[in-house]
Amino acid sequence: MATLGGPTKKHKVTVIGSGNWGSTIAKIVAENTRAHPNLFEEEVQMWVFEEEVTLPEDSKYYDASNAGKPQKLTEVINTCHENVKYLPNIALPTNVIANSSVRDAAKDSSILIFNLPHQFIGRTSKQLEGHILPYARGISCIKGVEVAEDKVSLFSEWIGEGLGIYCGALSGANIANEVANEKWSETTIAYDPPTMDSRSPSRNPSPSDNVSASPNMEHKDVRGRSSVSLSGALKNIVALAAGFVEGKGWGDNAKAAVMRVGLLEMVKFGKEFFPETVRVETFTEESAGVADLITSCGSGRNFRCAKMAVERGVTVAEIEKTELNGQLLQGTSTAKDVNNFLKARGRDGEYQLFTAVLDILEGRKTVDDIPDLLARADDP
Ligand SMILES: NC(=O)c1ccc[n+]([C@@H]2O[C@H](COP(=O)([O-])OP(=O)(O)OC[C@H]3O[C@@H](n4cnc5c(N)ncnc54)[C@H](O)[C@@H]3O)[C@@H](O)[C@H]2O)c1
Ligand SMILES: O=P(O)(O)OC[C@H](O)CO
Repeated sequence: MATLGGPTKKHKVTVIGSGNWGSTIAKIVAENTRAHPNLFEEEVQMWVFEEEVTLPEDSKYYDASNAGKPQKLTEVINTCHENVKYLPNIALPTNVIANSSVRDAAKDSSILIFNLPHQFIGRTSKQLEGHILPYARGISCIKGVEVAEDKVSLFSEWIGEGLGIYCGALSGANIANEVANEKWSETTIAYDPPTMDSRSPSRNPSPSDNVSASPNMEHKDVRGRSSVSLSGALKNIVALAAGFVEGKGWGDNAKAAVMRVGLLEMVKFGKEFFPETVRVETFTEESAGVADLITSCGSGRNFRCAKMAVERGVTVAEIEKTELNGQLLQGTSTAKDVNNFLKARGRDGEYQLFTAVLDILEGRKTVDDIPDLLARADDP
């Protein structure tokens, strides 16, 4: 296989993560590497957090001789070419190779795609330190922010700094199952890397190579990583609020009101804490901003789980556990982290919707309090 050092140097791509979105992105990447053999090694490694799965009797992969025996998820993916747990009923190209060792999966890769729930990126990225090509490039598809006591960081920057590489960001109105089913969509990519190291494969793939986010996905490059990443993280808090009011049966006007205030708070947060780099147009004009807010408040998991929680009178955490089959919500921990950060600065009173969502999640307020709480929201 072509590797570094010769005239046939090609990019090796690794997807770090294999959930609903991670597997979808691996599918698209593998279609691209197959279509562009001059630029990429065909095989795409996909790091899988190993677990055991038991195929039900009605699964098309059910093997009577193996009845009821748990199997490793990596083995099932590599045999059936389907992530039966996190992206069922979608065929993965045979050049997606599931690998349970993150170091082995990322070895010699010049392009690393980070795509896992944000709560696990710290531990995973630590394992990669000192084990990746120094001139590798990253792209983060993670919707969340890293919050330390005194600072909010974007995962693209946080990963890049931790691993000593450039890392861009991809975010958009992208419900994974729709993208995996090749329905038309858009996305936003913030990727503006420095010139490649001379040891790296000869050049950067670019949109002019027809290397697409997906054949059915239009994408736009913007420079502002902060606005792309922030909107992807903060919209998850708003989607929970939209789910709460939908669960009450308050109708579309109520949901639109929550979305309006939510969008204002997203922009305000960006302007207040990322004044140097934030690009307001990304929130208001791009797929990563308002379009993602709309789709997430229409059918995202945060929205659906919050709605179900209100309808059934249980907590969002309970619904996440019983209804998502291992998929994870990003909005609940983002609501907590963002509110802790705001509180530490005495700014929580200025972000009524973000605060209301956490107060409802933690039982200090109820959904019925939302109209009153938002009545106090002053438009920035
Ligand atoms: N699913 C979507 O529609 C969608 C769309 C766009 C962006 N995103 C974003 O993509 C990112 C990844 O989400 P997803 O939907 O692929 O994940 P997911 O919620 O479908 O799956 C959970 C993943 O976490 C892994 N996991 C569980 N425990 C782990 C551990 N201890 N360490 C490491 N991994 C562990 C599981 O193996 C699984 O791959 C998130 O930031 C999400 O917001 C999701
Ligand atoms: O299902 P959610 O709520 O994690 O949202 C999915 C995507 O982010 C929508 O673009």
